[in-house]
Amino acid sequence: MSKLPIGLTIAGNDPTGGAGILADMKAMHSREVYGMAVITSLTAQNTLGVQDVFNVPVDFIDKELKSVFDDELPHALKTGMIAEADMMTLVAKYIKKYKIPYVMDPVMIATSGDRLMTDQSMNTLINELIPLADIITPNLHEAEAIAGMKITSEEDIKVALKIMREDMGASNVIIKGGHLEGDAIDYLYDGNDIFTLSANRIDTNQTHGTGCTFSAVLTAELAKKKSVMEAFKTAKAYITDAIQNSPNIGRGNGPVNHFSYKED
Ligand SMILES: Nc1ncnc2c1ncn2[C@@H]1O[C@H](COP(=O)(O)OP(=O)(O)OP(=O)(O)O)[C@@H](O)[C@H]1O
Ligand SMILES: Cc1ncc(CO)c(N)n1
Repeated sequence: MSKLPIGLTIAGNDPTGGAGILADMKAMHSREVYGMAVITSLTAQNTLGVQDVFNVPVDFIDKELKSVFDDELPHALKTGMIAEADMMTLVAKYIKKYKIPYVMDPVMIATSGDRLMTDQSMNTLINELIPLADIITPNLHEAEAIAGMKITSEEDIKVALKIMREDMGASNVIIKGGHLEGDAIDYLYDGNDIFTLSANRIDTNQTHGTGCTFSAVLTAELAKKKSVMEAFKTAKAYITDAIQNSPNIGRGNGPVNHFSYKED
């Protein structure tokens, strides 16, 4: 029996460590959660963009998942980049079987604008993964693609939140306002209320992997048995601090800082 909370990420690798499983590991480690990672795709990527993608064959992802689950059950898991529909179906099978708190980050496009999920996978993401999720964390563009509507106002955000919970079956939905104008406001809908957390927008391009980091902190907090609301507050405080103190690595959209966040 593990003496530490364990978080599992099922996601892609960014060799420069700003996004994907490496960002997830850094965030979980910093939140004092033991991290495990099942890799779905290798990307050749840096702060300037994605140069290439190699998808791990589905039968090998199956072996990775089996190795993890046959040995020790994680206390919470997240998914990030899952490029193709058959990978999603496989992952859904494990989540259904083991019923572990699940955070789904619907990664579709990198900060650089490069595509990380095929268009044909959208129906599978909606039908097979979203209904299993305790929290889904779309950014504005992902929320538009999933809910099938344009989002230009707070009213639109509220409609999209409700579509993703009431119609699609996610238990909690967080729409991240990182790509809106003005303050960085995130919206959580838990079926009863809509809660918002706001931070001053930091004027920077050092936002590579912010979404991965945010959902990894949520996962770490759920692994520690924190409530969704507590996890939301911690993830927001962590990412704001991590962007503010970004280490200025690389020549493009640089990564965030996983050393600087200290709890009050
Ligand atoms: N410039 C900023 N200043 C303050 N907070 C920000 C900024 N950009 C993003 N955030 C916050 O970072 C978190 C991640 O949001 P974002 O919308 O950037 O996710 P994402 O687009 O999925 O990330 P990624 O770039 O990894 O794909 C949210 O809490 C958001 O409000
Ligand atoms: C591997 C990977 N996952 C997620 C993202 C989204 O930031 C990215 N750029 N790369």
